[in-house]
Amino acid sequence: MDPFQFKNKEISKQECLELFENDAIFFDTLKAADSVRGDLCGNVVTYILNANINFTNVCTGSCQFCAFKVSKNSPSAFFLTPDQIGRKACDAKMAGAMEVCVQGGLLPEIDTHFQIEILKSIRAQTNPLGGISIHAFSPMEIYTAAENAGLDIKTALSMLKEAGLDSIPGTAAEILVDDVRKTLCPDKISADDWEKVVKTAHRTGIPTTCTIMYGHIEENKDRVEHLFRLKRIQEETGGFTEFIPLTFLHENTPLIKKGLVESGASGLLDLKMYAIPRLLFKEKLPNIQVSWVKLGTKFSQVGLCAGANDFGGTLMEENISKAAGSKYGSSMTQQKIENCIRQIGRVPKLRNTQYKIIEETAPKTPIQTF
Ligand SMILES: C[S@@+](CC[C@H](N)C(=O)[O-])C[C@H]1O[C@@H](n2cnc3c(N)ncnc32)[C@H](O)[C@@H]1O
Ligand SMILES: Nc1c(NC[C@H](O)[C@H](O)[C@H](O)CO)[nH]c(=O)[nH]c1=O
Ligand SMILES: N[C@@H](Cc1ccc(O)cc1)C(=O)O
Ligand code: SF4
Repeated sequence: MDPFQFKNKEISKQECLELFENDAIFFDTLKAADSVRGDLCGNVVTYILNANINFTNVCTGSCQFCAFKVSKNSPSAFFLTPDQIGRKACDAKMAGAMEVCVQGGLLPEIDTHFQIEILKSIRAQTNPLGGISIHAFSPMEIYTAAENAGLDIKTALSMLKEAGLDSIPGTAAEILVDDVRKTLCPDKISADDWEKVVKTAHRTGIPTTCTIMYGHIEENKDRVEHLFRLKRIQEETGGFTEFIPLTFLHENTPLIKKGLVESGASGLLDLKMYAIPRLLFKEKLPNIQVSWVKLGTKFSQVGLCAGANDFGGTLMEENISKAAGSKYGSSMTQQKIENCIRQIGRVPKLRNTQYKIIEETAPKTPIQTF
């Protein structure tokens, strides 16, 4: 099979499976994907100045890949109030961030009304400084909070939008195959419910990102199912702004402790996860992000030559990958991101959450952890 044929041809599920399975065409697949990336994005690599805010690590969930969640009585448990979250967003804004990515655990007391308190506090505290884009609450968090409040998804999303929610992180997707979810994340919403939340968000005017968390118990056929579902959703709504493959970090997770896996993905699979979606999505979903916090800067540079075109964000703070064993730090300066992109002969461009390029006028100041 010649992967270059998919530069201007749709891929069938069977062909997609072969792209995953046939390592004899591995380098051709990367090359074909890089060529599609070049046609769509030129030599530009985008990035964003953003900050993660994880408002609690207490969670009633039981995801077997998660090393972040703790129980209520754990000595490392924390729970920020809406006021504290707003203050953190202010610190992020003052450190130069344009976006906050707000995610936390699942708890009965976190309902849509509490999420609205968070949004209002961020708005009230950052508006005097010029405001910040709020990228918050995974589809799982939206679903659970709506259920806790006794609201349907559409009403909950409309209320969140009204209170200032700009976009939604497309996490909690993991692998969108219920058979895998049954073992991987038994308490998580079904693949259809994840789809329902993101499609309702898109139809309410709230864009989302989309992700895959791979390299654990899933098989190639599950990866194919997942990617085709994302493609179909995008064809129906056009609401995904970007795709972020998240490589499973295995070290401190229940999956490893229970002996259900021995490691995470191979380096080959990591690169296929940029290349194959690039060939599959083409212009329908033109932004594919490397996750430097999960893969490190060197591997991220390679990912940018295998189909990806976005470096992600400064993050400023990161707890989820760190808990799982990431050794790549929690924050990256704007300078360092730009150097990393220039080092591979590409042109760094600052973007906002919706991928509008921001032309900078002010001199760059280094972003610090806040
Ligand atoms: C930790 S959750 C926070 C939001 C919310 N609790 C939820 O699960 O939707 C955000 C995402 O981080 C990713 N994640 C968690 N643990 C990970 C790990 N060990 N390796 C890679 N990604 C991980 C998963 O894709 C998960 O959906
Ligand atoms: N890839 C990871 C991200 N990426 C998110 C982006 O930084 C940004 O929020 C998005 O592009 C929307 O503009 N964030 C993480 O916390 N961890 C990652 O691994
Ligand atoms: N911030 C990412 C989602 C994300 C968050 C935390 C992670 O560990 C990984 C991914 C998004 O925009 O969709
Ligand atoms: S991934 Fe999210 S829902 Fe699952 S245990 Fe971790 S924090 Fe809880």
